[in-house]
Amino acid sequence: MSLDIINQRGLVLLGCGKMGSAMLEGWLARGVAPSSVSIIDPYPSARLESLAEQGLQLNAALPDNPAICILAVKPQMMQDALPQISDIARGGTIFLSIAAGTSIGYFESVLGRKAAIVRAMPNTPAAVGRGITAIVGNGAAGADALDLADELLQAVGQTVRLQGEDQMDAVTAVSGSGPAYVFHMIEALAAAGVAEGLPADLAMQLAKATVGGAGALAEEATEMPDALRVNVTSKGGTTAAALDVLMNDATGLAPLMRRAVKAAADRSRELGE
Ligand SMILES: NC(=O)c1ccc[n+]([C@@H]2O[C@H](COP(=O)([O-])OP(=O)(O)OC[C@H]3O[C@@H](n4cnc5c(N)ncnc54)[C@H](OP(=O)(O)O)[C@@H]3O)[C@@H](O)[C@H]2O)c1
Ligand code: PRO
Repeated sequence: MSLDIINQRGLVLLGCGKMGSAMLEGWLARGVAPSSVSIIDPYPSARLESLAEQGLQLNAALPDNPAICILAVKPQMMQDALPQISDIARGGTIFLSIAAGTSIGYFESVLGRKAAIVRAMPNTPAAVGRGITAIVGNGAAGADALDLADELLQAVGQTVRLQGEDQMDAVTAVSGSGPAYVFHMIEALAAAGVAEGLPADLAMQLAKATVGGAGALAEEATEMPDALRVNVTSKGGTTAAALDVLMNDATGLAPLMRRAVKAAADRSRELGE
């Protein structure tokens, strides 16, 4: 399936902040015409103002029956924001939510059970085409609806389909929030380099390239990460000394990551209550 249907019927984006704009750039790069995009956002960015000069509809009347309507406001803002798209046809439009925690049941209660609703969890590497998005649909979202949502999200990276919505809290905690954990690891690695005597800019360059390079190797190599780790680790060498600290059963990274991911998943569940 191509994205032609978006250019024919239109795409509505409710909320165009960090995640909405990251995805928008991917769609425009994949051939979605600015004139087929309608955005509702109270304080549009300079980039959106400039796209409006190329035909993008900004806080203007919405198409009656757009191909897809993406719900990309904060979960806490959803209730106030949804009335702005209430005139959109329920039969023909796919509603795609990227909001953390907010359940398909909630959207069905507002939009009706006949509305095709797809719930997705993307992540910010979408801004450079390297995101990963998990999706799951409601009963009214048939194969065509899921395929269109999937294709749209593939414009900004990989996609995976979930077996059930109950996986979404864990997905949110791993890949939705995950980029922040990795950015913090870069910060921590650079700070540790400074503590060992490196200038801050050099330590940051080393940390960013190391995490970026290791991430690319982990994705491209045929070996699993545990084998790649062993490849770095000389017996009795420097890496082994560091891994003794990082792989400590009680105080190492694994129990810490377990606690962090649990906190995120618990918060996702709370947002859905
Ligand atoms: N950021 C991520 O890494 C990420 C990843 C996956 C999913 N998500 C989900 O994506 C959604 C958006 O997150 P975000 O990080 O992009 O947040 P964000 O940067 O705050 O974007 C939300 C946008 O919606 C606008 N907005 C607020 N009230 C509105 C209304 N009534 N009608 C229309 N637009 C309104 C906001 O404008 P103002 O800024 O002026 O209030 C902002 O531009 C959230 O539900 C989040 O759970 C985020
Ligand atoms: N950002 C959103 C949050 O922090 C959802 C996943 C990433 O709630």
